[in-house]
Amino acid sequence: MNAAAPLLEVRGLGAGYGQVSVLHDIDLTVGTGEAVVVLGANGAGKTTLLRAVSGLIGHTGEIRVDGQVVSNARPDQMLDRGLSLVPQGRGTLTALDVEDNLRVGGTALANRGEVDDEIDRWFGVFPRLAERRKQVAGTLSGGEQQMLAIARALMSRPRLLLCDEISLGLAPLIVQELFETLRTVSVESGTALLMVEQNAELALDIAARVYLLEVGEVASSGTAASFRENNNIRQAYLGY
Ligand SMILES: Nc1ncnc2c1ncn2[C@@H]1O[C@H](COP(=O)(O)OP(=O)(O)OP(=O)(O)O)[C@@H](O)[C@H]1O
Repeated sequence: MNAAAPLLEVRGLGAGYGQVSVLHDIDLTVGTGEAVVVLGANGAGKTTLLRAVSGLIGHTGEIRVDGQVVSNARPDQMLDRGLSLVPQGRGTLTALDVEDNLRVGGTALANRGEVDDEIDRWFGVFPRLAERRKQVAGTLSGGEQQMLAIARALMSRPRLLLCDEISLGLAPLIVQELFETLRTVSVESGTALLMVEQNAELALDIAARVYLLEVGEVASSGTAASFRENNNIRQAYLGY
């Protein structure tokens, strides 16, 4: 591990689907424990970026973790490096109960005792899940399923949690609760966040830095504060 290197460093990344090229020459970094958000219109390539970084699709260019090149690694290899994805659409195992979903998330942990401790930890953070530990995930509310997807991704004790539009389709109060929980988890356990979000207002509250994607390219990047002060960005993404 190179202590001076960022946790995640993406250089000149390109990705797409078959003949369709979606991302072009993306440069992006996430420091240890840092919260970074990627904003962009529908179809800008935000999900594709998280898929490429987490190893779900191939890419050109370079991805480094702790300074080491891990380009085109598999998802399990990225997980071993400490990167864990909360996919868009919640991504719970709908036929399994809450507890078993968490168990699956903890398969990389050393033994059952550790898994049980970790489950207790996340039940403490998400009491609503604890109350429903034997409920089948498919019958949870949308907000509860999103909590479960986040808790499941956190079971592997990631150093970087990649979150794909966790606010999608959820009531504002639930979204606020989820963001506050994520902020607390990130600060208390030093987990870095790379979040793709449509809800720019909440995302800018939690993030230190922002990347703006437009048609598959980084159109601008900077601190969350500088984005709030930029009139064009404020009007386009915050609506005022
Ligand atoms: N499996 C796929 N096969 C072909 N094209 C795809 C596939 N998935 C996404 N795309 C295309 O890639 C482009 C970027 O999609 P992506 O989902 O990354 O955008 P996004 O910024 O996350 O959008 P949204 O905010 O609407 O979720 C879109 O034009 C989309 O149609």
